[in-house]
Amino acid sequence: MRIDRQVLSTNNSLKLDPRSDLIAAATQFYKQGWMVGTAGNLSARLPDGSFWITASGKSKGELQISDFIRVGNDGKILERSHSDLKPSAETEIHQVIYQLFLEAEACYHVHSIEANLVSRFVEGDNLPLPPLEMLKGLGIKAENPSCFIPIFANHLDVGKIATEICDRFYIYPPQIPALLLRDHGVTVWANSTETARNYIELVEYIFRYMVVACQVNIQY
Ligand SMILES: CSC[C@@H](O)[C@@H](O)C(=O)COP(=O)(O)O
Ligand SMILES: [Zn+2]
Repeated sequence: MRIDRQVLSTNNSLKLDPRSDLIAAATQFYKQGWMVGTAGNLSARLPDGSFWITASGKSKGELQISDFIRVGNDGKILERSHSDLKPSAETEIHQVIYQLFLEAEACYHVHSIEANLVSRFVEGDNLPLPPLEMLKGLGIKAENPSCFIPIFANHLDVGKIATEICDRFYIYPPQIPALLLRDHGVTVWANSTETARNYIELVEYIFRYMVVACQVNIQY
């Protein structure tokens, strides 16, 4: 019997290969203007702890199955379609997220204008979020919640960003599965590719609200 991987990938319990989910998410994010050009990177973890991640420098609006690299949890390349392909320049961030959050099965990073604007709303390293109903979708169940998204500096040395994420989250776990890189973009993680896609949409909605609230002078 021929097994159709594309069909299987629509069912979480039977999923063999998450790359088609990653391509679908990138296509959607590209259309929203959140993965313009080569911006952003997406990954999904496999049961053996390795993860498929977008190869560096690929146009995110037209990814192919061959545009992914399988990386071990130690960062070593395990599988790629061509020796010229390099893993995303931000692979170490995905790696540290998978090491810190054992339930994480997918990690998505996109660049939106709104994420960059709100990352400048505060000078400190925690950005207060408005108490929107949308926060429930990110796991915040309180009424009128006081919720923050952590902000990290955008170093040229991605390893330094990853170390700072590791050091800070080890002591202060974030309230929501998301972080902002100042003037760069947002990263979320979740227990499935579908949930990670929802989380990107929810955080981007919240950032959009914050930008518009600022324009119309609404306090929250
Ligand atoms: C448009 S350049 C953006 C890159 O510097 C980086 O931030 C990014 O998100 C994509 O890098 P990549 O190496 O393709 O995964
Ligand atoms: Zn980036």
